[in-house]
Amino acid sequence: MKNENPVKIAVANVSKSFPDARGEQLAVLVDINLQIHAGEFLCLLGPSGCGKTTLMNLMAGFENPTSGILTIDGLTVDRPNPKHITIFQDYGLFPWRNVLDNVILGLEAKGMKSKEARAKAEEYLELVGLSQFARSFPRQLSGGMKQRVAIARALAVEPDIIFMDEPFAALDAFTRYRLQDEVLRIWQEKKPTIIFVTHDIDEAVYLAQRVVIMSPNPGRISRVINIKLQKPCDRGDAGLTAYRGQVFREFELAHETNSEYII
Ligand SMILES: Nc1ncnc2c1ncn2[C@@H]1O[C@H](COP(=O)(O)OP(=O)(O)OP(=O)(O)O)[C@@H](O)[C@H]1O
Repeated sequence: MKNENPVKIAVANVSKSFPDARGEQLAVLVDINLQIHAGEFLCLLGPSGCGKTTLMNLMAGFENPTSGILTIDGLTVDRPNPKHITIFQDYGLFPWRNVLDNVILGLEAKGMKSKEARAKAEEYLELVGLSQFARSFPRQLSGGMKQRVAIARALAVEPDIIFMDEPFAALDAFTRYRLQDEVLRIWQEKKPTIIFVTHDIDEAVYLAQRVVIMSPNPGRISRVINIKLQKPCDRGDAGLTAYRGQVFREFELAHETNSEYII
């Protein structure tokens, strides 16, 4: 299925090297080409060290490529842009500010008047189901709740792109499932472009419309898989299981027996 939306992020012939411990250049990403459409939910999936975070950091403007070019809306990315938001695994909340004030912070930084910022922050806390905890402090919340505050804070500024770097990796499975559903629901409601880094195959196929599979040494894209399923779908959906098998096979983790996968 062809995506009719305009290209939002274009990565063209991008390579990235870092100096290693001996000062020699280590190729971390080689010849990456990728186009991401407006409103798309895309996962970067691969084993540790394959360069997922580096690729996301290049798109977000936290790093510059060694060669090649990245553009967003046709403009070269050379620094972070406040219109795009990054959500990290460690939540990034300010412990001395309560939940509401943490969400307000991003809005005030954008120059929004405090009354308006407060109303907007309340709206987004409601969206992630945390209205009752507006006056709580981060230390009083579970990991999942903290990540929901971080999501509310990110969404409240209504970014057109959200970069998420393994945002649920530190959470227990039940909380992770719930937040995956919440992110899908919010994505469908607000339609930002989402770039989601994960090394969890189930998470990637459940969330993404396209899964970009990366392999290491040096980091490159080994395959892009279109997930042609309604989102969200049942976690036991046969189509989802088939895609999961396809991705596992891509990583050569699956053992085929009578055309079924044992994982
Ligand atoms: N600033 C840096 N300086 C030197 N090397 C770096 C730097 N950033 C990343 N690297 C190296 O680049 C490689 C890819 O790292 P990156 O964090 O992008 O991988 P990843 O796929 O996101 O891994 P993980 O899933 O473990 O987070 C690693 O070998 C890492 O050591």
